[in-house]
Amino acid sequence: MSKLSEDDIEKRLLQFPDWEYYDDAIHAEFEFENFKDCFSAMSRIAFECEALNHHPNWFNVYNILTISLSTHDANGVTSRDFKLAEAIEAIVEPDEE
Ligand SMILES: C[C@H](O)[C@H](O)[C@H]1CNC2=NC(N)=NC(=O)C2=N1
Repeated sequence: MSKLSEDDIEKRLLQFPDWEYYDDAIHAEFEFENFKDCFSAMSRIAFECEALNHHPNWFNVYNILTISLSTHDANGVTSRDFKLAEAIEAIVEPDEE
């Protein structure tokens, strides 16, 4: 899977307003009502990760979830990261397209 160019990443990010690109990865932060809702989303995301065989660097404090996605082999961002970001969005923002 080849690394996407910065231009390509920025173009794709127009569809992902929660996400930004820096340090060779795409990053987002989500806030939930409480820890239970946050951890529930993390559990659902974990199943998607297993299905896609692609896994986030993530960090949780109480109701905040911070996620970074990159593709290790490519040393940067590939379409696999956007596929997982799309699955994550469907879980955390189910009402948005
Ligand atoms: C062998 C296996 O395909 C790789 O280690 C997968 C697993 N999950 C992964 N997750 C992420 N975020 N990037 C990867 O490059 C990656 N590689």
